[in-house]
Amino acid sequence: MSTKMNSKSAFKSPNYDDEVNFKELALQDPDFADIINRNKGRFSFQDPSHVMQLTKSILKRDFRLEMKLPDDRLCPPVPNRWAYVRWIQDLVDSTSKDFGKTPQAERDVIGIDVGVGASCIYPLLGCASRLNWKFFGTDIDKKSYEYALHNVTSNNLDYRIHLLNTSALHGLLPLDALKIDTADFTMCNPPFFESRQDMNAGLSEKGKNPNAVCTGHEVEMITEGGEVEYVGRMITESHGLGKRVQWYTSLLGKQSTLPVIVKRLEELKCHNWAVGLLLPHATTRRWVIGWSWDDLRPANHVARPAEGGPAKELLPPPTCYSIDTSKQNEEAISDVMNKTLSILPLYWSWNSATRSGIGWTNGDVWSRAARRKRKAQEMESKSLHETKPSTCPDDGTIVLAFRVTVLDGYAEVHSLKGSDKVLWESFCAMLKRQMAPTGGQLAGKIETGPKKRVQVLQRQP
Ligand SMILES: C[S@@+](CC[C@H](N)C(=O)[O-])C[C@H]1O[C@@H](n2cnc3c(N)ncnc32)[C@H](O)[C@@H]1O
Repeated sequence: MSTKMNSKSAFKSPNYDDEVNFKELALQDPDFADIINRNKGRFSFQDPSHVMQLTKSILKRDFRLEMKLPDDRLCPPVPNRWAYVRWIQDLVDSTSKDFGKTPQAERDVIGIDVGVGASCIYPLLGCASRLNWKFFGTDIDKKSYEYALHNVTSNNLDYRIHLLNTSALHGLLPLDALKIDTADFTMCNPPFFESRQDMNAGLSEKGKNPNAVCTGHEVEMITEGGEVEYVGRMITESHGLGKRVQWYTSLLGKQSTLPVIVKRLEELKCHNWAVGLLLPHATTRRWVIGWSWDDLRPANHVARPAEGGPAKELLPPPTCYSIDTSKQNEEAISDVMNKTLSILPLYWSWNSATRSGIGWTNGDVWSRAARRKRKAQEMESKSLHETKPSTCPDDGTIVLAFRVTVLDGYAEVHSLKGSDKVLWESFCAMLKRQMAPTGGQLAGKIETGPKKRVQVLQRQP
């Protein structure tokens, strides 16, 4: 079977929560079996040729990708790189401009990978898993750039991945040099360390776990000021580019970098950011951060790690609230929800089959003050409710967009757009009063666990 990309074949997302089963992989891939057999049936994480074959065999089996790598550049571990791509997919999927109307697999998405490396791993994984994704990639290192070009061509992806052998003069986000106006996201695995000494300390710390062998060259591992400065520069450049890119993201090698980056974003008044923890059960923990100068809000589980997350003050406000409706039946709740939102002068579209709806508004239209004002104006005919545009206007007039879903025992309210925290909380509180009319106050409480990655509105005694 050819391992080249076949545009028609269905892609099944691999799950690397459990460790890779070497026996199974050896049965599936003769090259992997060969390398293990030559070492008395044992795999060695300390042997670069074993680690390289592992990467190649997983890429071939799970993504139908081929890869050629030099001995003196990073050999990317697939589970970690795939976890970052999956996080980006969730980030981009949950913040589409049409609120998910176009099926994600059909959406045209453009990504930029800063520092593709010899492997070009992120663009390859992105294109292998999403047929309508395209990538631009840069690298400052000529050798990595040339290997990356080879890997793109050998997988027949030249028409979807464009590479630039960049220079420091171009900055880290060279949209103009790449000749692109806009992109959906940028991603980056930056050089983590600021000096050789810092790198040796970092690698000897990492050497305590079995995934230790590192074939990275200094250009891949070291940068002036380390990743803090590198990502800091990216934030400064992104501030200038603004909404030309919807999401700017980066992997972080050190947890200590996260507070510095979040502080920098807050200083620049960035209200929309997301923090992810890749492979939370892996021995080497890696963080990802994404920020946007736009106000499309990501799903809660993408923006706030469900388990093992950092201190709460480093996380963005929750984008999902759950209202306990366990005392009432689903049909009655759906009815109240739909009626409540239908009579307000906001855009509202309800799907009774899925018991969910989408709405948006250009301001507070539910508070007592808003109702009084409206009455005085005798329900102006130009209200959004009456015009009912079918797509959310992108002219800055919409200050809150939301999705509501009625489920078994609870209703979920998702913020889809908007940066006004007070307005969002007031909207959730209004819904809560309607769904659970016996009263009570808003008291946010984060609950973890699969179904509870949401902020719960609890009634105060
Ligand atoms: C840690 S490696 C990541 C490689 C690959 N993306 C991966 O995850 O395996 C960092 C890469 O960034 C590249 N790089 C360093 N400075 C850069 C710059 N200013 N612009 C573009 N690439 C740069 C390095 O040459 C290196 O290939």
